[in-house]
Amino acid sequence: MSATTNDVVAVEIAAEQAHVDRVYDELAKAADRVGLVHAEGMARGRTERAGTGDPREEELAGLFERDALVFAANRRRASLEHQHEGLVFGRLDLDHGAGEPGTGEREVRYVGRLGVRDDDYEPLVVDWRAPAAAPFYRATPVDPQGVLRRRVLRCRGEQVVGVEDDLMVAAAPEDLVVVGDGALMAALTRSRGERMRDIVATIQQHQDEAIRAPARGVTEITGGPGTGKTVVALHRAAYLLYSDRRRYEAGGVLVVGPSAAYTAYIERVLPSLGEDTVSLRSVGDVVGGMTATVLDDPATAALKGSLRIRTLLSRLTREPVPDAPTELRVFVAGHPVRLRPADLERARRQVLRHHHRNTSYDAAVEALAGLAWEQVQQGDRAEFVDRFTDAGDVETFARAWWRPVDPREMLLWLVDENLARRLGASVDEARLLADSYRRALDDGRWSVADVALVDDLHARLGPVVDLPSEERGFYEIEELDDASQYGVAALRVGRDGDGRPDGGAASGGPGSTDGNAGDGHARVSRDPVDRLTAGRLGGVEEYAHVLVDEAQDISPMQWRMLGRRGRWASWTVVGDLAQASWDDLEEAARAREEAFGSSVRRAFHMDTNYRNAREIFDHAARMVREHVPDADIPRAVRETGHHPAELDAPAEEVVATASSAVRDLVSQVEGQVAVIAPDRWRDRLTPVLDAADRVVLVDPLSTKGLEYDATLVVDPDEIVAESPGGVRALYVVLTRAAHRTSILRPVDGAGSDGGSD
Ligand SMILES: Nc1ncnc2c1ncn2[C@@H]1O[C@H](COP(=O)(O)OP(=O)(O)OP(=O)(O)O)[C@@H](O)[C@H]1O
Repeated sequence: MSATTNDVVAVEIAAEQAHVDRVYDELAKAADRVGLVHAEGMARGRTERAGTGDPREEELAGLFERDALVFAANRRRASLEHQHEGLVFGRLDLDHGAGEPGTGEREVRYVGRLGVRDDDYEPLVVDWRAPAAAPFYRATPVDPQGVLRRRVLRCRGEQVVGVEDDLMVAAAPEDLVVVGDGALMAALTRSRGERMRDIVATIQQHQDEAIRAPARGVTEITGGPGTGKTVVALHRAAYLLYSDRRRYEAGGVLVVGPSAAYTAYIERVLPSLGEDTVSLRSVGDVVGGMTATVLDDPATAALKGSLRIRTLLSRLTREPVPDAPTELRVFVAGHPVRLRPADLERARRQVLRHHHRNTSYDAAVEALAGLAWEQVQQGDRAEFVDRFTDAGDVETFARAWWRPVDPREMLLWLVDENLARRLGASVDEARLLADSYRRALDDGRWSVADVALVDDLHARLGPVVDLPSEERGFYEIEELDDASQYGVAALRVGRDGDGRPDGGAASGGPGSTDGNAGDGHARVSRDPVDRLTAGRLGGVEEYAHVLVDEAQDISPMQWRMLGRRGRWASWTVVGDLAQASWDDLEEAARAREEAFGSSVRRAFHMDTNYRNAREIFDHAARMVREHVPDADIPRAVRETGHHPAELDAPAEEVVATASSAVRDLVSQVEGQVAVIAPDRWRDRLTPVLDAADRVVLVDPLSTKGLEYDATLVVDPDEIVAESPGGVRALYVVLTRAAHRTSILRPVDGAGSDGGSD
């Protein structure tokens, strides 16, 4: 590429600025038009509301139209606002001739975050996702696709501050100046923000192929750390919404990532690409009504994540509610009926053979009636069954005996170790489950793995339907008042297995605010079960496209949960096995195949690391190669000359050494500095935060999918020891820094003696 003087660059920038100004002028006009539409829509609403009566029919039509206008206007306005910064980022100089490059008909085409046309409907900028923009990403010197020169415009606000060119033909026609050192390197060298940015200006050819791959079936994107898998997958979601808006907007797109920190990190990428209709969820937040962030210890997570737990869950759904009445004695049509525990058990099995538990109340009453008739066998069967099912005390009994059970409540039954044992869990498994639910009850928080278990139970139990409270006739009320004389046992439905009254549980601890309890009011509950079952559990929302990031960490049970949401969906699945924290990869692969069904597959492999300076990545790669010889190792493209700093410190000096290392890093980079430390050290390391506002202190697992300008990794051996993925978790941690990293090792048994709090 030819060298040019500053003057030449200034002339080129000025020329581009003139075009960019035109685009912003058009945009301002478009914003004014949107404002007018919005105002007009609102005005229509006011006319309709004039007067006192209800709107007439034609007015109702007007209101719908108003809503549609205001909706569309708001949307366009939001889109214009989001895309404002750096709206125009690319320019193509094309030659449509078949002969010598530069001799045919020439065209200049600008590429941007949205399409903008002038008053004559001529395109001033084409949307990056439009077919006309594809050569911007696809052209290469080997296959120029009519492109002579590809130019990336760097803008700050509305100002063009630089241009970077790539020439696609051997020699530039005379009138085409070529400047800059390459837009990609410029983008990779700059400081990282708190949020992931889009890469529309510098998408590489192999990335573009994955982004624009056909929508149907399963698109898998693999590659080592920092190879752009996440950012490519998100651009693909934006592309799909653009290319088939009706399908994906109506059906919805679900994006699932490992943690809330991850969703916060990527949430701006999609709106900045023009899309705000995507559900971003962490894997603990997929089921509506539950938000889980707590991670189980590795053994419990393995138990809860494996499909083997389904046998236990299936048996659990057949259990009677712990405080259900155990016997029914009642007079019906003058006949005494007594259903003993064994009879009730028979009825229960019979119903569950054909029905979901929570939707089978009527079937349960019918089964009781059948058993009662077996005892009576006098008169007309149908008449007896009617009298039986209508009897108030039978209803009272049945409502307690067959009450709908919230799957979250059912899961908590496993706090009873004996129950888990009876359902087939080993001694160790029963203890792990009981311990984990005791913890949940104590601190009012579900673990991430529990969400998939609740979803599984929900699918087995059916939705919790509130039974209608029918009005009763006088005679039934009398019967109900006197129910006890017929021996109807334990009508009160308690919430805990011990039969303690509601709200009286000893371990309730301090009350907690449970947010919306379903009636619009925040409630404070002292009952631990209530805290964990507050709010209505959402049903299964299905999506037209499901994008799963960090797929290597999705447990088999979580794949089933996602599969329920993507039964008709196309999928984009992103992952790297060398970063896995899930052990049984084969079982996960089977569950994943089941979730996808028989759709077509296509795979894209990314092998260039764009995140890490080569010195940082090579250090991480050496470490992982030793332990995971088949790891998929990419090539890092950027050198800085700064190797990772390796520091040792005795236990008592770890905090001081860390603080000074962080101060150094803060002085070396402009963006975020993360101190990544295992549990053992984290609490004591808070002084490192004093160095600057842009320093964060995080645990190893929460860094999945994230990146920082610089990192300080504390006690790598302990990270390996405490993490479910062992050395793979350390690999994740060591590949988070873009520009600088320091690694601090406690020495002399540090952390074990002085370590625990
Ligand atoms: N074409 C590109 N132009 C500019 N930056 C890019 C490009 N491709 C990737 N990057 C940058 O590289 C970094 C890593 O990307 P990303 O987080 O998507 O990688 P990943 O493969 O998902 O990583 P990991 O598996 O480690 O989580 C991001 O900062 C991203 O913006």
